[in-house]
Amino acid sequence: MADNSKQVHLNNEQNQRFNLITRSLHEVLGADIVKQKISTGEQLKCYWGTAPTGRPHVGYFVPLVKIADFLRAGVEVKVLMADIHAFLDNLKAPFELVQDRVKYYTKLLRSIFISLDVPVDNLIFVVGSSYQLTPQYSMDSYRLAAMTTEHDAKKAGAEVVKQVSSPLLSGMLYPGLQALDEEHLGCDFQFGGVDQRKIFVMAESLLPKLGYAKRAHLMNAMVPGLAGGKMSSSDPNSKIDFLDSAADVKKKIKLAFCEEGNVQENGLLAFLKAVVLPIAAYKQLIKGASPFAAQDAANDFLFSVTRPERFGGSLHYKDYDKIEHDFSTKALHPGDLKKAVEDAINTLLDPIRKDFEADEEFKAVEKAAYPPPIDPAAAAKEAKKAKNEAKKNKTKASAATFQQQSVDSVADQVERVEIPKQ
Ligand SMILES: N[C@@H](Cc1ccc(O)cc1)C(=O)O
Repeated sequence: MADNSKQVHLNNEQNQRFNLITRSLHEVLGADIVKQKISTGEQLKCYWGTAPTGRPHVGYFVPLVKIADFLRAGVEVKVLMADIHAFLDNLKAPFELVQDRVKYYTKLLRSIFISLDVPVDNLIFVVGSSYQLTPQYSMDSYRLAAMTTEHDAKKAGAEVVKQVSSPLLSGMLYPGLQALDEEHLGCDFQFGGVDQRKIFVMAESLLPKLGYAKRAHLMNAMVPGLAGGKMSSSDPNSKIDFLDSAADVKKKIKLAFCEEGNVQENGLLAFLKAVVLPIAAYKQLIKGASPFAAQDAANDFLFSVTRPERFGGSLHYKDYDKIEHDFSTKALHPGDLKKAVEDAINTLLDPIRKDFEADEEFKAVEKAAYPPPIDPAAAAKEAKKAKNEAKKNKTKASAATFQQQSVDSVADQVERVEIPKQ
């Protein structure tokens, strides 16, 4: 994309920092803003926001691995828990429930960062409502409302805000308020998925109109679901939850579309490329070995597919391209790929599951954030059981009361219960 700002020259070391910050991204808008900050040696600051609505799935690994790069490059990273945004997005959840989800997201994200060996002490967690209710923020939101047309607001939110037949005003405020967050969180760039692009573009034109600096925007690609094609929130089998058991993972991987030789529509390959290999490279860098490669090969390779000798023996990989190549030439069979990805996902999830199991607060927070859905049939069964239980207890209690009385009178009671009415 054309950038009109003047060229900034960086020395070697500064260039390396810039490359680490921007590598493996889908798109960068306003690269010169980042370069400028690097060249002056000032502290570079960014933020990544998430609206705590549905349960996070393993696709969240993508932005989190990138955040590891930012931290290594010495960028200050804020993680925004956008609670008010979660509420504004068609009331995906009532505000009280969103508060429980903020707690769950915070616990979970910390646990994931720790599992990735990303130093959590260098991250700043911010809850949106902690600053979005101040007079200054409120006045800014009125100012932006006075300079944003309905058309532009709808367009900006089209890929992020849930699209409904009677759009609410709240959903139209959402993109502008996300733009405002850049100013109020004091960042140099905002990081997010490429699905945020329209909001980012709006922010670039809106902030200068409000008298604030235009920020840069760094975007990661979206990962498709395991089912292949677009990630579908309505299909739970296309998504793996961070707390899914090994059996759940097995089931979902088994169901994943993975056609021999087809590398175009393959959620497993996409996941390897966007999540497993970057994490493998990061771990190899800081720990000296990849957790996804066979033990005797982990220092040199990032990923292994274990196969018996009679099927050609194990395969070891240093990069994604070779995996894709082997799959396309059918040297790597879907069954073997599935097993290797299943193992990799379990390796990724194990420390998080353990953390969850060992932490009572984490469990309570999860339950409050995602109470089990009320199934009318199950609820009726439950109520009937409770009623019977109460009846039994009542009979027991009555029996206890009557125990001083004659055996006859107790027998009477039982008889009355047992004889059906004509
Ligand atoms: N729009 C982001 C959440 C978000 C909200 C506010 C922000 O300032 C930043 C990000 C999402 O889709 O999850």
